[in-house]
Amino acid sequence: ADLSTNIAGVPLPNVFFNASGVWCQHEHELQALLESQSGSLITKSATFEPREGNPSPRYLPIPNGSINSMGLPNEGYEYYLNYARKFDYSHTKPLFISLSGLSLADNVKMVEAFVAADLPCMLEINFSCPNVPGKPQLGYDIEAMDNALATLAPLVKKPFGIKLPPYFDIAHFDQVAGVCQKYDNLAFLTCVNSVGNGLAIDFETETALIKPKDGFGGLGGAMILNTALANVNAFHRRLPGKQVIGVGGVTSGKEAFLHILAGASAVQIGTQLKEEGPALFERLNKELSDIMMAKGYNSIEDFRGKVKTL
Ligand SMILES: O=C(O)c1[nH]c(=O)[nH]c(=O)c1Cl
Repeated sequence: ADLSTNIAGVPLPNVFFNASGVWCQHEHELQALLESQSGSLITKSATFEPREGNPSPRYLPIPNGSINSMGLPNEGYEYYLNYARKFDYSHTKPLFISLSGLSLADNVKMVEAFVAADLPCMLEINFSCPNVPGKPQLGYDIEAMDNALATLAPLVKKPFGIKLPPYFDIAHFDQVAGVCQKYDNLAFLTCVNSVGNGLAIDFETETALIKPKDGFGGLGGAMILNTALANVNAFHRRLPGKQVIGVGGVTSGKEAFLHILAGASAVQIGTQLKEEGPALFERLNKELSDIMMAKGYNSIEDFRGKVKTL
C-alpha cells in the first residue's frame, strides 16, 4: 500500500517519523534516522544556549510506557541550524526542526535565525515541555500561547507547526482551536506531547524512579494512546483547514492506523523508538501496509479522519 503523505505540501515518502526528543539530539542519531525507513526526521527541541538538562536517572521505561524529565538537554539552536544548512534537501525525506525557547524572546531570536537562513526545513515550535523546573508550559496558558503565536507566526511567514500538550476538557479543545484558527500559516498541530508530571514509584524500594523534580515527569507510550487519539481527532474536527501530526502510544501499525483514522496526516514515535531503535520504522511500514491491504485501503487518504461514531 502507499503510505506517502504530505505536511503543508511537503511530501513524505511514508507517514512515520521520530517524536522530537527521541534519537535526535546529536548528528549521529539524526544520521541513523536518515538511513532508516522513516518518512522524515525532526531534531531535539532546541533552546538558545546548549543545555545539559536534568540529572539522571531522567528517562525510564515503565509498564505500558515511559516516564521522562530530561529537562531539555540539547546542543543549542546553532548546532541544529548548522545541521539544517548542511542537510541534503534532495533526500526523499524532509527535515523538521523543533524549537523550544525558554522565553518568547528566545523563540523570536531562534525563529529569526532560521528564517534568515531561508532553508527548506519545517519548524515545529514546542509549546509543551513539561520538565523545565520553574517554567510552566505555554500549552496550558491559552493567553500566553495566543500572544506567542501573534508574535511568531508573522516572523515565520511560511507554514509551520506547534507541538501541543494533551488536553482533557472539551472547552479546552474549543479554546485552543479558536486560537490556532487565527493564524493562517500555522499549518499543523502535533498532538500530543507527554502527559505531564506523572509519578512512577518503585514498590520494593518505595522510591521515585527518576531523579528530577521529586520523580515527576512526562508519561509516554501505550498508556497515553487513547488520550492522544482524542486530541488528534478533536483538533482534526475543529480545524479542517489545518493538519494534525499524531503522536502518543504508537507501538505497531495498528495504533498508527488508529491515529490516521482519527485524522493524523503523519505519525511520530517516541517511547517505542527509544526502546526499539530506528529499525522500528521498517516494521511499522510493513505492519501498516498489511493492515491497509487487509482492509482494502490503497492510500492514507482512503481512511484518514474517517473514524465512525455510533
Ligand atoms: O524534558 C524534555 O526535554 C522534554 N520531555 C518531554 O516529554 N517533552 C518535551 O517537549 C521535552 Cl522538551
